[in-house]
Amino acid sequence: MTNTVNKPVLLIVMDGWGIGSGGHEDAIAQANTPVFDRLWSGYAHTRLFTHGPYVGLPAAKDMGGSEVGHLTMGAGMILDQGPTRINKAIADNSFFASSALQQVMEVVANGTTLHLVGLLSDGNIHSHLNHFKTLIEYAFEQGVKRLRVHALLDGRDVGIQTAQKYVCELEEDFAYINGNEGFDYGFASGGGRERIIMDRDYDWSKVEQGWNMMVHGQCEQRFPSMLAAINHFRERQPDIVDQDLPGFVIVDQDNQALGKMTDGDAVVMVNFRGDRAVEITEAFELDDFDGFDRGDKPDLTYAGMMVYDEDRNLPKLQLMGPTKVDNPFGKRILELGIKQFRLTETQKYPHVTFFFNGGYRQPLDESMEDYILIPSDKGVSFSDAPQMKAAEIAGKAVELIESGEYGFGLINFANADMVGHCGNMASAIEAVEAVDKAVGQIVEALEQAGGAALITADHGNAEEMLVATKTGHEPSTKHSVNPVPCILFDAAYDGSYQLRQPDAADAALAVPGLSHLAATLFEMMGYAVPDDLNPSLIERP
Ligand SMILES: O=C(O)[C@H](O)COP(=O)(O)O
Ligand SMILES: [Mn+2]
Ligand SMILES: [Mn+2]
Repeated sequence: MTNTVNKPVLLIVMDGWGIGSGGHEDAIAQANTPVFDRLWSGYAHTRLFTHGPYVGLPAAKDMGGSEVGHLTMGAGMILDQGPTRINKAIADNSFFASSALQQVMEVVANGTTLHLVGLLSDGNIHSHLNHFKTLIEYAFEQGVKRLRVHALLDGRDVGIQTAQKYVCELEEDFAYINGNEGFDYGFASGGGRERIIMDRDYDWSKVEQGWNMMVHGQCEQRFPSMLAAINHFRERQPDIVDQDLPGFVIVDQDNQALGKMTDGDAVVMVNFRGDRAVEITEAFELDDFDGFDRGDKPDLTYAGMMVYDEDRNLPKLQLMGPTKVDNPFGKRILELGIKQFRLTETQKYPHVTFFFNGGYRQPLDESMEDYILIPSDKGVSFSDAPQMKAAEIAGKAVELIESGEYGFGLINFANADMVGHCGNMASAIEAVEAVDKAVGQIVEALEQAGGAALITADHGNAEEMLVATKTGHEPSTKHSVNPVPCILFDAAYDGSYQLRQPDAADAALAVPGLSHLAATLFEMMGYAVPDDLNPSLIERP
């Protein structure tokens, strides 16, 4: 590997492609992957850790996700991620001192309602139940009399039918608080995260439905309680995954919605991750919003757990400051004069842009950075279209490689992850095979161009399509904590180097992980590795 500034070096992320047991739950082992098998056996490779301490998450067993994975790859070091920072701020009380939270508390001090909106689970990918509990307990201590929770139900970052567990935990808190004179806390609305609000493909109908439920109390599905709603839908469709539960509102005996939003109320979006929180935030915050007709929009104070769009500073009120990456990979290579591209389909667009950039969405220099987005299929379940846009992405990648213009490119293939989240084994196998084929085309073009690529994943998913339950197995729709493959494909590979292997005795910083990829890429491109990065994985005898 000599200086390859005019030879392309790529980072190819096969989202959700982990190394599993090889057993009956492993869609990757069951798929036919001739390209991957050839690369794994013919080139330097290792296994990377993508969860817990290896990516700056709070607990040893916290699964990785796309945000933390891409942020860590781009940072080239392990940084405290959003949930870690929030937990530390709660522990040292600085969380409660933020001017955003104080403004929210002032607004509701004289009797208006505090609404909490967010993903109700402990998946720790977009949100955490403890953050709901912390805000509820704090509101109670501060004497806030009326609080409503608008709960997005998960089943995608946690077990497929676990919503009732989280609902019951909050119901217990509400029962305790409501035992005090004058307090009125409870749920106001709910629905599966794939059906309402947490869209990331500008399918405004999903956001609109959630808006009408939460803000106006409008929805045909009306129930006296969360559990009544969940049980109703499960009776009709016993295998329905929580993420797909239709939206509903909670009503009183007169069929009146219990938690409409009215002038003077405050709303806190509890999710910390931005990609699926930004659309509803636009609806709450933008004066010139045109996604859908918001009806009579009440005068509300809106705050988010964190920043969801740094370029536009959305939302205006943020309970926590952003996770700062001072010198992300894309910016560093820009300063070296290396032209770069980012390429994926809509579902993973935030991943290759603002997650990898540690904040910014738009190119810093449009003449040196091309961010290419291929529209994802809309209105279909990805389990019915598991090939997604893999072929189109590969075609575009080949064109970009052949242009000879780029020194670096980041590509994300969504299939193994997005189809993995559907919990359907046959579809996941097809998804994996589509990625394998697409990677094969890119590798062929790199071979012609004399380029190189790190072929890896941000976390596992499709290699664990079933999980054990007390009585057997059930589909798994979430990420895994398995390691992921990392292959250094190099057209000029002569066997003279290897990639560092995981060693049980290593401390977290030394275990091969996503934080080592930036330095590895620098070495592949023939540049000195900046001192502040976690070291390259390339080992020469
Ligand atoms: O948002 C999602 O689809 C899942 O919660 C996490 O998946 P991702 O981290 O791979 O995007
Ligand atoms: Mn991912
Ligand atoms: Mn995922």
